[in-house]
Order: sequence, then structure tokens, then C-alpha cells
Amino acid sequence: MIYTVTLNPSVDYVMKVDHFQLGGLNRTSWDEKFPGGKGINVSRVLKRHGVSSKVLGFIGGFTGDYIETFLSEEEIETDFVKIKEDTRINIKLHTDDETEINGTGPYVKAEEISEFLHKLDFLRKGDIIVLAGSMPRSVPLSIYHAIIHICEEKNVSIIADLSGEVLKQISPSAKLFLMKPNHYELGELFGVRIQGIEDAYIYGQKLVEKNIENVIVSLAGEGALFLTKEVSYFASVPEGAVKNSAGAGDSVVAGFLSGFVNGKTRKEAFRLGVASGTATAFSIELCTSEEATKLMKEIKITRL
Ligand SMILES: Nc1ncnc2c1ncn2[C@@H]1O[C@H](COP(=O)(O)OP(=O)(O)O)[C@@H](O)[C@H]1O
Ligand SMILES: O=P(O)(O)OC[C@H]1O[C@](O)(COP(=O)(O)O)[C@@H](O)[C@@H]1O
Repeated sequence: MIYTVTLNPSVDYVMKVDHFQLGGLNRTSWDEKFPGGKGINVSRVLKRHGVSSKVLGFIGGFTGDYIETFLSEEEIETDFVKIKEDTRINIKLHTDDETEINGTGPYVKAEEISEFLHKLDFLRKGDIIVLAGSMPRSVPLSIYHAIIHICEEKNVSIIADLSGEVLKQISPSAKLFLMKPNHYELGELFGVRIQGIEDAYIYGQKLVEKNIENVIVSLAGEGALFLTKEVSYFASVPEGAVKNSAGAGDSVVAGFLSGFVNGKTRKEAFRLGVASGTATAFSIELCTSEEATKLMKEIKITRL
């Protein structure tokens, strides 16, 4: 079974504002709401690729109800810990640029954190867990150490799509099946600025040396790198009109994972991951399986 963990889900409020004026009254020319949060996006794209998973995390209030209903309508299984405060709303503002404002998230009580950790009792050998996204401020970093400890004891494979301090804390010691930083997160991890594919390769290799089995470094419109001890690939992506890149990275993780569990080679799983990421960037919502499959032939993979 695949589990995705989103400790800090969100309602993503995507809005388009023409002629945006900072400090003025602006009106949207288009707006839409979607459930968000990285693990949730991974589960939604997995489902579109025909792979089932269960969504875990903290959820609360009217925003939490919206997310649960939305996921249940898409026939995605959830097992959230219900918390008292509202799940956050993240703003995705489309002007000439894409600007994101992500909320800090609700207050989560100590007993709600314990309830979450107890839920992990059902993990079994061979399961895969995807740990993705930020944490509400009230949740201590130690929750990830606890989750990783449980997974290691139970022989559960861990995929990490984390950033900032969390990533810094867990990556030196955790045995991970897959890690997918974007170039910015990779740079943050090593205290450097990643400028281009060569830098991404150098620092991505450092993660492979730390015993991370598969590393994907995504570089937005520049493509992505796939690095392992045995082999490394670069995938180029086609040019196209970016409609909404929120969820593109999550789609890379979901595409790779669906390819992997369906028995594709790692190279082809990587291709499906990158195609899924680009298909999501080129659409308003997360990609469909058809959109990703259609792009597969345009993803050129080079062995490094
Ligand atoms: N401008 C773009 N053109 C084509 N593909 C894109 C573009 N931006 C993102 N993607 C696709 O989405 C993937 C993830 O994007 P990236 O921005 O690196 O990750 P994240 O969403 O985690 O920040 C890229 O590897 C690529 O496949
Ligand atoms: O937990 P964080 O880091 O605040 O990120 C949450 C945001 O990330 C997203 O999951 C999108 O992530 P990616 O663009 O990295 O794939 C949004 O749906 C959500 O608003």
C-alpha cells in the first residue's frame, strides 16, 4: 500500500489578475479552488495513473471538510486526524508572473500529534510512504524523526519531498528510497545557489553518496536530473505555455512512483514523472494520465 503524508494540507486558491496593482483594489478575471498540499497532490496524480493510495495528515474546519469531500468524490481514501483549527488557504496569484503565498497552517495539539503517530501502526513491510510538504508551526520537527524511525523498523520505503529545515534535519541520516528536491531546495540544503544543470548534478550526487537510493532534482522549465549510484540521466522538457505550475513537482513524484510500482524501468518511470510534471505545469489543474502519456515522447532522456 502507498501512503501519502500531508501534515499541512491547503485549499489552493488559484486566481488570475490582469494588470495587477500592488496596494490597489484588484479583481480576478478567473479564479478556482483546489485541494492542495504536496502529499494530497501526489495521491491525486497517482489515482489518475490508476494507482491507489491512502492520504494521511491533519485536517480541520470548513477548509478541511472541503478537501475531504473533494478527495472522496475522486475516490481517494483518506485517514486524517481531525484537528480543531481550520486547514490553511494558499494563494496562487497569476499576473505576468506566478506568485505564491502559503499559510503557516493551524495549531495542532500534542494529543493530535500522538493520534497521528498511532495511526502508523498499520504500516506493513513493503509499504511505501510519501512524506511531503511543510509542517504547521506548532508541530515539532521531531515528528519526522518519529515517522522515519517507525518506517525503518517496519521496512517501509520512504519518499521525501520536503524543504527547508525539515529536509536539513532528516537527510543526513535517513535511508530514503526517493528524494525530489527542486533546484532551490537542493541549494538550500547545502547553503549554496544552484545555477544550472551542472551544479544540480554535483549537489544531487552528494545526496546519492548519503545513501539515498534515487534522487530526482527538478529544474522547472530546464528539465530534471535522475541520479543513482549506478546510473544518472538528464531529462529535457518541451517548451510550452505554463498555466499553473503548482503541483508540478508533486506530479513528478507521482509519475515516477506509478511507473515504479507498475514495473517500469527506473529510466521509464523517470520519463513518466517528468512528463507528469510538465503536463501539470501546462494545465490549470493537476495533469490527467492522458496528458502525461501524450508528452512522454517529447521528454528526451540522456545518460550522463
Ligand atoms: N516552465 C516549464 N516548462 C516545462 N515543464 C515544467 C516547467 N515548470 C515545471 N515543469 C515541470 O515540472 C517539474 C517540476 O517543476 P519544479 O518547478 O522544478 O518543481 P516544484 O514544483 O517542486 O518546485 C519539472 O521537472 C518539469 O518537468
Ligand atoms: O507545504 P508547502 O511547502 O507550504 O507547500 C504547499 C503547496 O505546495 C503544493 O502542494 C504544490 O507543490 P509543488 O508545486 O512543489 O508540486 C500546493 O498544492 C500547496 O499549496
